[in-house]
Amino acid sequence: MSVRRTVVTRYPTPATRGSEDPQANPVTSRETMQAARRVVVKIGSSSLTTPDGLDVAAIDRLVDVLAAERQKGTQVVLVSSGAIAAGFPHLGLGRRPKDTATQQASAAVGQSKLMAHYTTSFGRHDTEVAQVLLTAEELMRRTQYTNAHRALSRLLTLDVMPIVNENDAVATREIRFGDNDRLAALTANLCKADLLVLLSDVDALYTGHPSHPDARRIPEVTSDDDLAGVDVRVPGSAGVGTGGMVTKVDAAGIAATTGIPTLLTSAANAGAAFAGEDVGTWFSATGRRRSARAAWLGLTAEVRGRLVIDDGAVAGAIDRGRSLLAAGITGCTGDFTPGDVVEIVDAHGRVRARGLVQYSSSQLPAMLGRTTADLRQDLGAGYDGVVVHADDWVRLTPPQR
Ligand SMILES: Nc1ncnc2c1ncn2[C@@H]1O[C@H](COP(=O)(O)OP(=O)(O)O)[C@@H](O)[C@H]1O
Ligand SMILES: N[C@@H](CCC(=O)OP(=O)(O)O)C(=O)O
Repeated sequence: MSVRRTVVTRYPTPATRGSEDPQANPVTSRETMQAARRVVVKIGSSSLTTPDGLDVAAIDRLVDVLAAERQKGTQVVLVSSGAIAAGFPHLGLGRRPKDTATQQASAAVGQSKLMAHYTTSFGRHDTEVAQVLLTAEELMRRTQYTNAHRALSRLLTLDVMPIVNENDAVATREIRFGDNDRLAALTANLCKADLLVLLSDVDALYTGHPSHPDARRIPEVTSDDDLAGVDVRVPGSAGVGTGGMVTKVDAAGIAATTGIPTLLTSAANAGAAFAGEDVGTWFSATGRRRSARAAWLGLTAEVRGRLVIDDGAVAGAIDRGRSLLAAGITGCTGDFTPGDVVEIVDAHGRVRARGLVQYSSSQLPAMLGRTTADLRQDLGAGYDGVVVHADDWVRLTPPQR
């Protein structure tokens, strides 16, 4: 089976942050790479560890590359995996644990070893590091999302090197990133990065598993068509990463639709990539850049319910960026209160938007399909008919099932 992943891009790469129309200012991918002023770099477990624990030489090489970028004035946020892989050998375990409790214990041991070495290694470049541990659950809440955004921004202005990982010791099985690729894409949004760099043990995305003799490097992904027939199913052989290529392609898709290009390559190629050489796979940005609020709404917020809308509401509200009125809503499910995030679904079951609802799940059913004039009789003359205000929803492109 081949896969078509979620990267949807029809355009060349937008030049820099703030480019509204991706076609307005096309530049080559390598120029974008060098022009980026704020970069999120993610490195996977397989590139940081050996079966015995931390690979300190590999970490030092990465740190040297990132320090050189910082020296040029680029702000860098590192998303580093490796806590579990660095920890389990010290617990006398021969392989990566599968149960949650032992993973948590391994991560708790490994995370401190990881940070200890990053501190030493960046210290060679007189650079302060900061540990930022995030959970998916926290990023789903507006307040915590804003706090994380503020903390990362402040660290960057203080010239500190933030090193982000999932808070594996407390993350619950049900709600977690698991792999760090998605966390990296969300972090890129969180700190408004110009570029996401995913470093792995493989130098690029290939048409099939790299060990396959027919597999060819894919230098650039500019549209969904470039991913047709690409096989990403086989996991890495190191046995310590969790996501494999599937989560990297998905993460690049998240970044692309929120206006952030991604370069995927190996840790060994990191220096060459930053030097603008033609290495790895470049995923062009597609969608427009979003505010942190819109990114939160569209990507991470906890969804508490669903509103089903008719074709008229799709044309009148979603397509034209207007408020969603009760008259266009045909159904609702979930348990929500005013201010919660709901999905806005069309008659074909496609999620078209996410927004903040103004009524609770107990109030809304009685309002469905009713005109504003009709509802004013029940709710008073001040009632404006708005269920989701135009400023409070974000379109999902492409629509999701
Ligand atoms: N189409 C593909 N192109 C490149 N690598 C692939 C592909 N399909 C599967 N892989 C595997 O994905 C691995 C990278 O994923 P993973 O081990 O999770 O890395 P990391 O620990 O860096 O996140 C590669 O080592 C490779 O074996
Ligand atoms: N947060 C986890 C990351 C898990 C993991 O293996 O991620 P990755 O190597 O990026 O596929 C850790 O630090 O061990």
